[in-house]
Amino acid sequence: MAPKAIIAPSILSADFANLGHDCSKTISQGADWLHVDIMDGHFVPNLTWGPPIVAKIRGHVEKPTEAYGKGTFDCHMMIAEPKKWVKEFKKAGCDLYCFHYEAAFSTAAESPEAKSDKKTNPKELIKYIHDQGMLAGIALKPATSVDVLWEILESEDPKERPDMVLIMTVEPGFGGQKFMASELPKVQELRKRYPELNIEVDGGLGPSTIDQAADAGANVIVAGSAVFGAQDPSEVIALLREAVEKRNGKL
Ligand SMILES: O=C(CO)[C@@H](O)[C@H](O)COP(=O)(O)O
Repeated sequence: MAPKAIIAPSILSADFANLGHDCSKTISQGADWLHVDIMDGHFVPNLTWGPPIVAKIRGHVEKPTEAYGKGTFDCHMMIAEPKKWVKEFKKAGCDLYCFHYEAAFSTAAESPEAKSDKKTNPKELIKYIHDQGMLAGIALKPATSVDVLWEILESEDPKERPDMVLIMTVEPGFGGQKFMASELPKVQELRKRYPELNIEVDGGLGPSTIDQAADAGANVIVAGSAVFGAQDPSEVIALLREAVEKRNGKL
């Protein structure tokens, strides 16, 4: 069965002075999840926020009552040391911890319990995230081949398999960039092999690009400027959802 459409506005385009209000508003306008962009100024050349702000936003958005449910905080960790922050973000109210494949092999200092092994294996990190009670996602930058994922998705231990794959359709770091259609073959290949996998796309998504992404097989749609910059965000959210549902044959 094709996975359901999930619309996750990126709060990078929200009004930072009214973050709590903007986050609860976008959920009431029809969004399923909130895409929370965490940037450390090192893995990407931009800085956003850490656990205290995520915890504050959580106070404005009800926790989902089931896995993948409405109000899920989909934390996109654009950080060099993803393992180090797992517990902190769980405490702050994160539901889905999506780290970058490229960072999982970082040799930077890790959390105390991981100090002995210099490199974090993505499969171990996924298991660690699951053990902390969150869903786990793995993200790929445009330069990374989708082929690195097969071994991870085929892991014998289900706890080592991701709940979602994020294919970046821009270079991570900033909102408002041009959609890279060149990334869609990765989505097509993933969808062909894994009909039920949650496949997220992020960057440059909006009314003019959604059909291509939905046709390729993406079902989790991140959109920042297209949603928060719209005159009627609920209309854009509905349009994004409709494109995915059409592809799923539900319309
Ligand atoms: O992760 C990122 C950028 O690194 C994204 O989540 C962007 O924030 C999406 O913004 P738009 O391209 O939709 O404006």
